[in-house]
Amino acid sequence: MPVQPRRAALTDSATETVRLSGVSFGYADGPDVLRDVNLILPAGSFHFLTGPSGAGKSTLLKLLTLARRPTAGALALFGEAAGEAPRAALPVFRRRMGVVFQDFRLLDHLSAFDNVALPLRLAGVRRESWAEDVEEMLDWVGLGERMNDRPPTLSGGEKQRLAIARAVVTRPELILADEPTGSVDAAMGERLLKLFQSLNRLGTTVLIASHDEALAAASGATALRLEGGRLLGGGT
Ligand SMILES: Nc1ncnc2c1ncn2[C@@H]1O[C@H](COP(=O)(O)OP(=O)(O)OP(=O)(O)O)[C@@H](O)[C@H]1O
Repeated sequence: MPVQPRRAALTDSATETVRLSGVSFGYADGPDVLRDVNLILPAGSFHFLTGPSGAGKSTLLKLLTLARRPTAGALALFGEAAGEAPRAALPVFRRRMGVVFQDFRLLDHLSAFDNVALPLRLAGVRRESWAEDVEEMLDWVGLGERMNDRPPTLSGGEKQRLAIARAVVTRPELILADEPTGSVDAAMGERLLKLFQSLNRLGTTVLIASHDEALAAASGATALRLEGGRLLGGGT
């Protein structure tokens, strides 16, 4: 397992990584797709977010990545108000999270290695201190032999694994993953779950949105369920 703690993931000021209080959200002039959601993710917790297609799982993750803002209610991240934070403050929150997007969002002109290295480069970390980590992370997701290849030459499942390696390589305090095993087979899904579990054991808060009820059950994580924009079970 290549993941070692880079720094303590928990701070005294943030025993709750996520707190949503009465959060609702609707796109443009449409109806609310999230309704009065109350949710606390304690620091170091591991949750699966399940629910039928269209229930609002991706939308909830978009609020947590600050890509969208609640239309009602309050959102706090790492113990700080985030829902109405000025645009200039958003990178500070985002640097503390690793996000696996449903559509991967890889950079096609960069190699697999450089895609994974990008968040470390952007954080200004010297290459000597991370080059080996990047290789180990690529090995862990089964892409050690593909590190010089670019995303357009990878299969859907390989792209997904690359997106996961990029999201976790900085050992963020919070991992948000949208269907991170949707394009891989069951054995790889279990391997990726182990990676998230290992990071969680080191203190990282993990939230995985997934249709895969079997994987959610096998994970031993707390299950949250969204239906029609309402959170059932596990919320507060
Ligand atoms: N950009 C958008 N503009 C308008 N409506 C949207 C937009 N994105 C999602 N929706 C709507 O919001 C609702 C929730 O969608 P969301 O993608 O959050 O569901 P989901 O639970 O993630 O679904 P899936 O499991 O299929 O990915 C759906 O009714 C969807 O049509």
